Amino acid sequence: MKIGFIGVGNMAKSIIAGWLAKKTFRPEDILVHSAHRNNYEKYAKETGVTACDSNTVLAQEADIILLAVKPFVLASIIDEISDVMNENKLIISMASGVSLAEIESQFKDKKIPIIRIMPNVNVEINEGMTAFVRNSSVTDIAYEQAKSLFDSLGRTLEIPEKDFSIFVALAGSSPAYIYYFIDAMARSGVKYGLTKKQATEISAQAVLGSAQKVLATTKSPMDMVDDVCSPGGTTIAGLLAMEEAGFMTAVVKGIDATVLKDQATH
Ligand SMILES: NC(=O)C1=CN([C@@H]2O[C@H](COP(=O)(O)OP(=O)(O)OC[C@H]3O[C@@H](n4cnc5c(N)ncnc54)[C@H](OP(=O)(O)O)[C@@H]3O)[C@@H](O)[C@H]2O)C=CC1
Ligand SMILES: O=C(O)[C@@H]1CCC=N1
Repeated sequence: MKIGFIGVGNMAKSIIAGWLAKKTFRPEDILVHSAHRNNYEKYAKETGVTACDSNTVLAQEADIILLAVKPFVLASIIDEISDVMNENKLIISMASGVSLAEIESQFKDKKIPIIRIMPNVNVEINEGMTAFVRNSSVTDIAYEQAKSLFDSLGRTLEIPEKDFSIFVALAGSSPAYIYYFIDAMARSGVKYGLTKKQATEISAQAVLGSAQKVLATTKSPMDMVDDVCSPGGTTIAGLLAMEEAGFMTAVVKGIDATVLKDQATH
C-alpha cells in the first residue's frame, strides 16, 4: 500500500516520523509533494521517502492521499487531483475547519471516500491524540485500516463532526498551550537561579507524570489537586495566587478563541 502526503510541513512530518519509527511503512511507500521543490526533495533525500513531481502524480500513485496543507489551499488542490481520483482511493484531510461536506462538494459528482481527522504533533513520539469522522463512501474495512494507522501513533477517537472545533482546541492546538505552560514554569525556575535546561526538564517531567496519573485514575483532576495541597502548605498558596491572576479564566478564554477561529475558517 502506498500513502501520499500533499503538503509536507510540520504536521505531515510528525506523522511520517511516527510511522517510520514504528516501521508501519517502508520509506519508499510514503510519497510526498509540496509547494516548493527544494523543500520536499530535500526532505525526501533526508528520510528516504519518495518525492513526486506533482500533486496529480502523487494522487495517481497513492492508495491513500493525506491532505496536509493549510485549509485555504485545499480547494485548489482538490481541483488539481480530482480527475485522477476514484472510489478505490481514500482521501484523509487534516485541515482544521473544513467539513466533509465541503470536501465532498469540491469533488462534484464523484463519490470519493473521505475521512476527516484532527491529529496533533505528538504522533511523532507515538503519543498523539487523533479524532476521526468519515463520509458514507468509506467502507468499514477502509475506515478500520486508516484508524489502525493512527492507533499506532497514540490514541484515536471517533467523534461527531460537530465536535471537531472543540477537539482542535483540546488536542490539535493544545500542545502549543502546554509547551507555553512548561516554558512559563521553566522561566520561573530561571528567576530563582536554575539553568533553563534544568528548569525545563523539571517542568516537563512534572507535566508528563501528572498527565500519566490523570489517565491512570478514575479520580477527577480537581480531587488530585486537593491531594497535593497540604493544609497551610506551599501548593495551596501557589494555586490561589495563580487563580487570583486568572489561571482558569485564561485557559477557558484561550479554548473559546480557538473554537471560534476554527468555526470561522469557512
Ligand atoms: N501543525 C499542527 O500542529 C497541526 C496542523 N493541522 C492541520 O494540518 C494542516 C497542515 O498544517 P501544518 O503542517 O502545520 O502546515 P505547514 O505550513 O507546516 O505545511 C503546509 C504544507 O503545505 C504545502 N503546500 C502549500 N501549498 C501547496 C500546494 N499547492 N501543493 C502542495 N503542497 C502545498 C507546503 O509546502 P512547502 O513546504 O513546500 O512550502 C507545506 O509543506 C493544516 O490544515 C492544519 O490545520 C492539524 C492538526 C495539528
Ligand atoms: O494552528 C492551526 O491552525 C493548526 C490546527 C491545529 C494545530 N495547528
